Amino acid sequence: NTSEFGLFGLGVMGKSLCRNLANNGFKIAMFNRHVDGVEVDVAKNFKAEHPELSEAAAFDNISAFVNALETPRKIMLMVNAGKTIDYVIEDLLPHLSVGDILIDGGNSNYKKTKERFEYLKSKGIHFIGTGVSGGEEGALKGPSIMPSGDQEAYNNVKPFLEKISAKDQNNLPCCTYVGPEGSGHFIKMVHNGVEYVEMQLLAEVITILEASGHNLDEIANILETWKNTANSYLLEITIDILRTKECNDWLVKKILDKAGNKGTGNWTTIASAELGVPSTLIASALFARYTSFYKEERIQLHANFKSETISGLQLSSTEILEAYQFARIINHYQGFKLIAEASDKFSWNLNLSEIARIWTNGCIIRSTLMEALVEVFKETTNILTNSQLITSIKHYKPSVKKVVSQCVLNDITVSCLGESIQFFNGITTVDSSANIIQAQRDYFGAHTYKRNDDDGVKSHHTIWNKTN
Ligand SMILES: O=C(O)[C@H](O)[C@@H](O)[C@H](O)[C@H](O)COP(=O)(O)O
Repeated sequence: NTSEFGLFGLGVMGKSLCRNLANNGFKIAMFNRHVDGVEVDVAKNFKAEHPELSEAAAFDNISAFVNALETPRKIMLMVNAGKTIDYVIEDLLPHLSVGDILIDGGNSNYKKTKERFEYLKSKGIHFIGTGVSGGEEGALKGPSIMPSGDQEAYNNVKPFLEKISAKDQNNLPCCTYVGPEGSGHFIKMVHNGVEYVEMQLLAEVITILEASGHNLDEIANILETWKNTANSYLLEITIDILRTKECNDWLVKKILDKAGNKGTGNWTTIASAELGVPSTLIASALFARYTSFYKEERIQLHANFKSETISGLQLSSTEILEAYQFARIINHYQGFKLIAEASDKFSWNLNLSEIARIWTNGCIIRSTLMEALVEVFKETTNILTNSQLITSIKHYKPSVKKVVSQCVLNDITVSCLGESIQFFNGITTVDSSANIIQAQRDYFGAHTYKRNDDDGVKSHHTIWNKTN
C-alpha cells in the first residue's frame, strides 16, 4: 500500500482534483464505482487519458482501493451531496481502521456534516467536511478549500489540501482550518449564497444597460472598463459569456431564462431564517431564480399587465457601476454577518479575515473587493463600520437610489439592486416601524412588548380599546 491519498468519485470535480494532486507529485489511488453498462472502468480509462496519472492507482473495487492506501488513510469523497455520502460511508467503514480520515468535498449541508462527524467519531474515524470552490477549472488548477472538523485530523491532510489549493497574493494557500464540525460546509454554503447575489447583480446590470439601448457587445466593452475598480471572476466570465457568438448571434440570447439551482442558496436562506439574520439579498437572488421558473405564467401575466408607456432610462454607465458596487458591499456585509452570527451561535470562533483571504483566489466569488475585506476584517466584524467602505457607500448611494427608482418607474425588475438600498435604509434607521408590529402582535395575540421609556427589560401588555 503505497498510495498516499485516496480520491473517491470521479465526477467533474473528482477528476480535476485527481489531476491536481498528481500534478503536485502525490501518489494517489482513484476509485469510481462500477455500474454495468453505465460506469465501467471509469478510473482505469481516466488514468489512461492523462499522462500525469501514470503513477496513480485506479480502482472500482472498494477493498482493493482502501488497501492501496498507507495508514492513517486519507480518503476524499467527491460524490453527490445527500444520501449518497451516507451510503458511501457505510460501504467504506468495514474496510477502514481507527484513525483513518474521510474528507467530504461535496456541497453537503452543514447539519448533516455535524451528524456524520459525530457518527464517525464514535467509530474512531475522523470526518472532515470541506467546502471546495472553483468549479472544474478551479479544482484542476487550484480551488479554494474550506476544511473543518478535528484540528489534529486536519493536520494530517493539510499538506495535500494546501498544496493543491489556489494561492493568495502572498503565495499562501487558499486553504485553512476553518473550525469545528460543519463550519467548513457552512461557510461554503454562504459562499454560494454570496455567489447567487453577485450573479444576479450582473444579470440586473446587463438588463439595465440593454434597456438603456446598448447591445451585448457594447455592454461587454462597458463591463471590461469596470475591471479597473470592480474586478471579479464573475465579472470576467460574464464578459466572456456576452462575447460568445453562435452563427454570428449572441449565444446567451438563445439560453432559456429559467435559472436552476442545486440547493445551497436555499440552505443559506433557511439558515438565515433559523439564525434570525436578515440575509435579504441572498433570499432575493434565490427567489429571483424561482420567479424565473414561472416562464409560462410570466408570459401570460405580461399580456395582462404590460400596457402603460414607460418614461425611459436616463442613466450613465458610471451610475450603474456605482449602484452595482453599492449592492456588492451590502451583499458581502450580509454574507459575513451570517457567518459571524453562526460562529457565535455554534461557538465556532471563525476568523472572518482568514475566510476572506482563502476566498481571494480559486473560488467563484474571488474579487478585488474580497482582497480589501481581508484587511477590513482584521479591525472589525462589521464592514459597514470601516471608514473606507463608509466613504464608498456614501459615494455610491445617490446612484443606487437613482438607478433603482428609474428601474421601478420603467417596470424593470432589479430585485437585488432594489433590495440593497431597501435593506441599507432599514439597517441605518434609528427609529424603525417595528413598534407598530409589536403593538399589533400585542393587540391580537397579547404577545407583549418592551418600552423605550423604561429599562427595556420588562414585558408590557395593553388591554387595547378594540373598536373593531
Ligand atoms: O463554488 C463553486 O465552485 C460553485 O458554487 C459550485 O459549488 C457549484 O457550481 C454550485 O453548486 C452551483 O450552485 P447552483 O447550482 O445552486 O447555482
